[in-house]
Amino acid sequence: MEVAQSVQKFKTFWKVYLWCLSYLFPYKKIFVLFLCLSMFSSVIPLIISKMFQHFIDHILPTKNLNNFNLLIVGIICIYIFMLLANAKKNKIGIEFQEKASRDIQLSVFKKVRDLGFSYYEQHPVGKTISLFTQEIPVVQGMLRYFIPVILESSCELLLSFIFLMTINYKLTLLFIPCMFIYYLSGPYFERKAISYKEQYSKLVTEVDKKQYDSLSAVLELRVYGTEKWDLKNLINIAQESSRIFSRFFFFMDMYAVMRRVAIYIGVVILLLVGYSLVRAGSLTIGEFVTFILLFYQIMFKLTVVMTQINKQKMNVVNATRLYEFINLSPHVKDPDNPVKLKDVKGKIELKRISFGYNSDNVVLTDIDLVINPGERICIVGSSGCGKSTLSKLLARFYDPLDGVITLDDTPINKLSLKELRDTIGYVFQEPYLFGTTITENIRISKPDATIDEVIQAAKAANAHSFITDLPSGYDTFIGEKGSRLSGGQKQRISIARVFLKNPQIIIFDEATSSLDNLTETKVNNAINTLLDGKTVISIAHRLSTIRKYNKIVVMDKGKIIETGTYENLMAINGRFRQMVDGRELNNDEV
Ligand SMILES: Nc1ncnc2c1ncn2[C@@H]1O[C@H](COP(=O)(O)OP(=O)(O)OP(=O)(O)O)[C@@H](O)[C@H]1O
Repeated sequence: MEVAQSVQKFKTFWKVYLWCLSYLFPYKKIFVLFLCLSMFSSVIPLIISKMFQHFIDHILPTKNLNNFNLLIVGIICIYIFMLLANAKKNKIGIEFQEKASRDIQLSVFKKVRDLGFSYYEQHPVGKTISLFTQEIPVVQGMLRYFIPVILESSCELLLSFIFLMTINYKLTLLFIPCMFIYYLSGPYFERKAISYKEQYSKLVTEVDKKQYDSLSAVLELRVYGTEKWDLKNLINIAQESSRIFSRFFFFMDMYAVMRRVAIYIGVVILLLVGYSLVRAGSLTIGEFVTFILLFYQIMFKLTVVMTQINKQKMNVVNATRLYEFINLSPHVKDPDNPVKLKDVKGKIELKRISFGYNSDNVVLTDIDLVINPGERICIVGSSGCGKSTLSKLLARFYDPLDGVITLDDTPINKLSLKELRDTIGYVFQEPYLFGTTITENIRISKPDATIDEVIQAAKAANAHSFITDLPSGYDTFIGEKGSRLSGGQKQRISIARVFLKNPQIIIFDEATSSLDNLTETKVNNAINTLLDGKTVISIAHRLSTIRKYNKIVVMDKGKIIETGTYENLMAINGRFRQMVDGRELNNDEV
């Protein structure tokens, strides 16, 4: 069982690691150039140490000035070459590292958008934000620092070992016991550090999520006087996360200590063995000095590579989460060969639709409904009966479990999502407003709209007068999520958006619920006159102006139980009549 788990972990590691490397692939040419320059820079210290060896073994004993001068000129030229090569290497290194880390950020951002509505409804926002604050910087760090350092240092090590083997292979083999000492306890500390790092990452995500929730619910917490309780919860998670971080740091530190111990022991052994080889005449003094110089350098590089590899393993923990996120497939997908509709008329048909957010909780059952082009229908029913869910299926925020929805007799899953959503305008009960100006907020439905078009749309939504009363009119900044506006004002901005977009089908999901009766009547009149010829689907809690709809659909427990005009439904004396008679809704609102 443990072996199978280890194999699985190993496979996951490489899968994720190669995925990270794939971000360097578009820049492979400069990456190869970078590696070549790294190799070049790595050879130079070896040449220099060979010169030192020559200096000690041949120039010092003979005191030959010409040879000495030649050596100095040679060293200066080599250093100049090294400086130039390093400058070029650093320049191109930055180029591909920055481009690759920008690419990863963009691909995560694109994924967040592709996943769509169902993802946002099922996952806490704090968790998604944590991808940007935690996981992306780690993977960017891998691309910017770890991967180039490991590759560069590995090249350098390989060349150094070959070089040392040519001087004295016995002394070179001394590196093996030194590394053995390092690895004797290293893996233990490493495993511990990785496990604490995993726990720490999860806790940081929790803290992010909690902070987001606390900020979003600041009003509710104040109203219920539970701010202290909320703060205590946050502090508890934050304290636990810093405790885990200290543990992680301790084990990382122990790991570094073992590295130093291995180097110190190595130096002592090198002196003992090297001295006996010099005495036996199988090693010159110059070679011995070269060895000592390179020993520090190589041991340092070797342990750097190993530490970086271990850090990479820890980083792959974060990268795995990003990898899993990037590989999530959206529940609602674009068709491979979308059908293009000519002149959308706006006929919608639902045939035997069933749907549930999860398989054991069916929200809609056997829904059959035809909405003709230009028809205005109103969906009513008790809270939680599935009205909004039904409207979400029309714009393919979700796909039904069973049945077909057609637009102008074409199944909507055969249309591109863009075309479908260009055809349907949606006004939500709680619209999202951006923390920018009124104009920009209205314009999001048609970014190239002129200011005149924006004003016309605002007038139609009965928003113009309150907008012009604001200090900077249409240029007024409305605060985070439109916090400086009332619920009704926000709804009117949202309605203005849909007027501006002017789609063939419009869905109002309790879009006028925050308006007072007078404003609601005005907005509904605008809907009636401006949306002439458009298909309108309205979900209503209050039954004001309901008589104006061509068809009323009454829902109960996920089913359509009555359909007809206001007069028909009143005449059949069924559920709708009960609602109108005030047993469920206020009669005077009709
Ligand atoms: N994202 C979701 N995930 C899981 N269940 C959901 C989700 N959204 C709604 N539901 C459930 O589906 C059922 C129908 O919800 P829906 O919002 O469609 O009702 P509604 O008729 O529009 O209610 P209301 O009039 O109160 O807005 C409810 O039981 C609700 O809890």
